[in-house]
Amino acid sequence: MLVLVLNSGSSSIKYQVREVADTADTAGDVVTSGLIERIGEVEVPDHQHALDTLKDRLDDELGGRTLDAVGHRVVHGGERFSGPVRITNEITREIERLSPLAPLHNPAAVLGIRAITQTLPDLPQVAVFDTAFHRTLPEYAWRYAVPDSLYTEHGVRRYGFHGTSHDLVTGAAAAFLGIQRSHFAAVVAHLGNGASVTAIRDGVSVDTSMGYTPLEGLVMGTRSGDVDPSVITQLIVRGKYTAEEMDRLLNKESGLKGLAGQSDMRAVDEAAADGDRRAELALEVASYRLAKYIGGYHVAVGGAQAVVFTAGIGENASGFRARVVGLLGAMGVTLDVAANEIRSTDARRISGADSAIPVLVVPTDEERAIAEATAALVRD
Ligand SMILES: Nc1ncnc2c1ncn2[C@@H]1O[C@H](COP(=O)(O)OP(=O)(O)O)[C@@H](O)[C@H]1O
Ligand SMILES: CC(=O)OP(=O)(O)O
Ligand SMILES: [Mg+2]
Repeated sequence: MLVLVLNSGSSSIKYQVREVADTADTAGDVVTSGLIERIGEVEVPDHQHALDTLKDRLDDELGGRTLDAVGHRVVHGGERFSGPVRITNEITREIERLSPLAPLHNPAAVLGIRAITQTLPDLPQVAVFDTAFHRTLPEYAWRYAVPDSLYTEHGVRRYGFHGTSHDLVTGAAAAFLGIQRSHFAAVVAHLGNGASVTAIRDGVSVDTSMGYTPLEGLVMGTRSGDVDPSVITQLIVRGKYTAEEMDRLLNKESGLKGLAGQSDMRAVDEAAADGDRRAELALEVASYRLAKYIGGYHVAVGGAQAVVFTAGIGENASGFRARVVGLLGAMGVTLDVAANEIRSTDARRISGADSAIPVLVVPTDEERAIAEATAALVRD
């Protein structure tokens, strides 16, 4: 079955066309894939423009083959969705209604869905939600300690994101270690432009660092992660910023970018190696924050059987991994310095032989997971 996967972000659309095999164990061929970046800048002024470009590219790259289905990555699914769903107009409106809770992601997904509906109205479309995997969080982990009405009237609670990736990587890590997934406890760190860490017990998510929106938790490329909410209210009350400016500041101007002036880990890494103090501090803040979460989640899962790194930074930034693992000494974790430097696209162990808990690098593949979920739903 030929499936187009769309991963719509605030400033980019990643796409992949995959031939999904009928048996689950084979990856299936990637027919074509690509990235349309810098949406909002001169050459690609808006998402509509990006989608037109995508259509032209696909017409070229598919060479006359026709698609059987489209799978969309939808970041926010609220409380309603605990798995992938076939998209209808009503589902699209629900995704749109959740846009304020994922302002960088959901509006772009809705545009993508509508663009496909317009050009190929009969093509089955499926939404795969980042939030779905975290529907197993116990209430004490998803509640904020605020008045009940904020939850009952406004849906204020912790939802969690990157679930498709955390789910896939959890399964792969358990398989790598030869542990039955339903008995697997782990801490999984998905470190990309957005970053989150998830506590896994009995193979399911029991806590995660992102909350009501994908802003909470770790230090990210341009997002602050955890801050005292008073920072926001104080600066607004004192008239220094409007609410909109504050939102932008914390989502787009903070994180590595705020501390080091650059959002890309490669650039920050290089600057730190060249002696740039701000870049060094950014790496210290980010690794320290992550190490604290890993320690906390080790407790949350009753003793993790693995610490797992994934996504762009987790899979590639060996220096950053070394900083984090270096802070986990109290957990009895050690690093195999040479293994940590090996470049590979396979799952691998980077902890020392004497480490109390194995530390793994496990590549993620959100597009594959979305394609397979889409095919499974459309086949039924
Ligand atoms: N070789 C590398 N060394 C260090 N960081 C890397 C490397 N390759 C990618 N990254 C970092 O990975 C991040 C992007 O991760 P990715 O998972 O692709 O993000 P997203 O899917 O959220 O856009 C960037 O910060 C980038 O600098
Ligand atoms: C939810 C989220 O933060 O996604 P991304 O990392 O793709 O921005
Ligand atoms: Mg990502």
